[in-house]
Amino acid sequence: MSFDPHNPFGDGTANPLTQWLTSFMGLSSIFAAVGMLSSAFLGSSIRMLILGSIVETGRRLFQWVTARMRFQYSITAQFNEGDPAYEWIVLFLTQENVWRRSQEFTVTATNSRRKWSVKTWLDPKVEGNAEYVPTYQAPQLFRWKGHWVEIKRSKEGDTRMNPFALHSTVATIYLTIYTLDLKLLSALVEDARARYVEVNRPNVVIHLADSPQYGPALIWTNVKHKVRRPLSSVILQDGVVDALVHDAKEFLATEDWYVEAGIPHRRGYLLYGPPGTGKTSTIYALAGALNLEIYSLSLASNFVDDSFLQRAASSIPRQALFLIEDIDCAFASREDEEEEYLRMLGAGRAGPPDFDSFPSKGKFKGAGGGGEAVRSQVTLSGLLNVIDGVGSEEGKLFFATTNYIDRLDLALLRPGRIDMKVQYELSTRQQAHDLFLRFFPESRFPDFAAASSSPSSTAESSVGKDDKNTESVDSIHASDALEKPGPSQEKPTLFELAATFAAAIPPGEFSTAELQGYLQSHKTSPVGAAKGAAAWLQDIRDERRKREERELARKRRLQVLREGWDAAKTGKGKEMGRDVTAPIPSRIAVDGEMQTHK
Ligand SMILES: Nc1ncnc2c1ncn2[C@@H]1O[C@H](COP(=O)(O)OP(=O)(O)OP(=O)(O)O)[C@@H](O)[C@H]1O
Repeated sequence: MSFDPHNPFGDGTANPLTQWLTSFMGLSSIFAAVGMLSSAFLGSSIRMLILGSIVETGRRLFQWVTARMRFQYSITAQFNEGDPAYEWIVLFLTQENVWRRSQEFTVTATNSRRKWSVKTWLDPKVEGNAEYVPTYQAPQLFRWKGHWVEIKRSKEGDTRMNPFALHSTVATIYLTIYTLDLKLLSALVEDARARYVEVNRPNVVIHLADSPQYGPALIWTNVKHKVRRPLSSVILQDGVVDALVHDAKEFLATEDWYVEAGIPHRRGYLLYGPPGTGKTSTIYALAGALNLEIYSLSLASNFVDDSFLQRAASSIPRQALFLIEDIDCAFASREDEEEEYLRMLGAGRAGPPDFDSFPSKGKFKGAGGGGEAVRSQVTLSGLLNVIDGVGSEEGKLFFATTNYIDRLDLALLRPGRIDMKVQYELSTRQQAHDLFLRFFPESRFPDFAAASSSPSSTAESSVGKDDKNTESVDSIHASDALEKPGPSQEKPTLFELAATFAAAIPPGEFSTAELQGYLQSHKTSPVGAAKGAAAWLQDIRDERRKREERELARKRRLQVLREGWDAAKTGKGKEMGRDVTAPIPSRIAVDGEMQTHK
């Protein structure tokens, strides 16, 4: 008989003790197994832990060593957006194709000439309509002249400079060269600058301060590239452009003389005259000829105040051209002051005026509706400080333009601030003639065979020179040129057509821009342009007469308003200081229309 230890009673049923023992022994074996397992797991965990610690320590050690190495064997430079050097380095990196492995892009359709977008289209001859600008956040490594260079770009909210402008951003490029030789950094920067100059050789670079940015590096962020315009394309009276170029060149070449004489190396030019006569065009062409970049701002912008102007001027690099357009905005005329105050009255935003105590400048800026005289927040002393300060850095040409020289304070016009004044006038016949020939060159219109004489000699012979009021066109009359063919040709020559056109344009009545606008509308037909000039002239005169009538009516209404308030001031008026005997306009609209209430 065998003894079954699990069934000592032999009845085939396990007693509770046995069951308990059995289950206890089962559990304990499970525990034992688990224990064995867990001790194995613990052991391997500890091993893993130790291994991990060693790896982590090694990693940190490696980082520490590389950081020390990097610190000791590398040079890092920072380039901030808004600084000219930032543009150089951007172009350099694009040419080096550093960002080719980028995987994140900002796609933009703005016509930025900043060529650091990546070519994503297959056909290299096809220019895409959008720019694919990598976000550039990941560091990129590349070789330059046998050295490793690392580049990283950040773009963060620039709360350092302006805690209130949450959306203001400034991009920074960090460039690290793995070398001990500091000269390599300057060599790289010079390389970048030389490439920038080369790429922009056909262009004039214009930096605009046209948004209310904060911080010195953020002012000139809008950069435009205009195709360089030859000086000869600006048609002025003889000698004007040459005199300007000569003066500016001499100034730039004589820095030593200025230093020795203790005179600030600066030169100020004022170009003044009616709109559309070529002031800005002259400056752009001049900057191109002298290889200078333009830094241009308008005092009319509502965010330009003394402090902005100061920061803008002081962040212009040396050897640059600083341009202030419409400088008269800082000098409001008394007429404008009165007019604007009257607008405020019309809108019910002011009490009775005291015309005798008008402030000297733009106190009422922005108070009226749209269309009020543009007035600057810049003060005269702020402006003079900046112009004087321009001389504290070498080689700056300062240019200002205005349509109203009489509004400018004499303090601004004194030599030392404005050294050369150039007057622009409405087009002479000679200018009209030359403009015509520029629009219709022989190369584009070979059918109109040219006369053998040179353009200038022909122009001079057919149109009286310099005497804009007595110019005669004896040699050719409009109908002559158009109806009688030339001696040996079927068609009139371009010079004959130019003379016909010039003969139809009364001197001193149209700006060159107006003539250009007219010629553009006939750009494929020199005969049409010459023929249609007289009719166009009549249309423009009619239009101007109507405009003058509207302006006169507007001035009359303002005069009535003023007289009403004057009467109220001297005690004739009744309640609320208003002279109720005269109708007082409640609102004067921009176009001169007004509603009155009685
Ligand atoms: N003398 C000129 N020669 C050639 N083009 C001219 C001349 N004057 C004006 N233009 C043309 O007219 C347009 C406006 O010219 P520009 O801006 O230089 O005039 P402006 O005198 O500066 O005017 P504003 O006083 O309104 O600023 C340009 O397209 C320019 O090419």
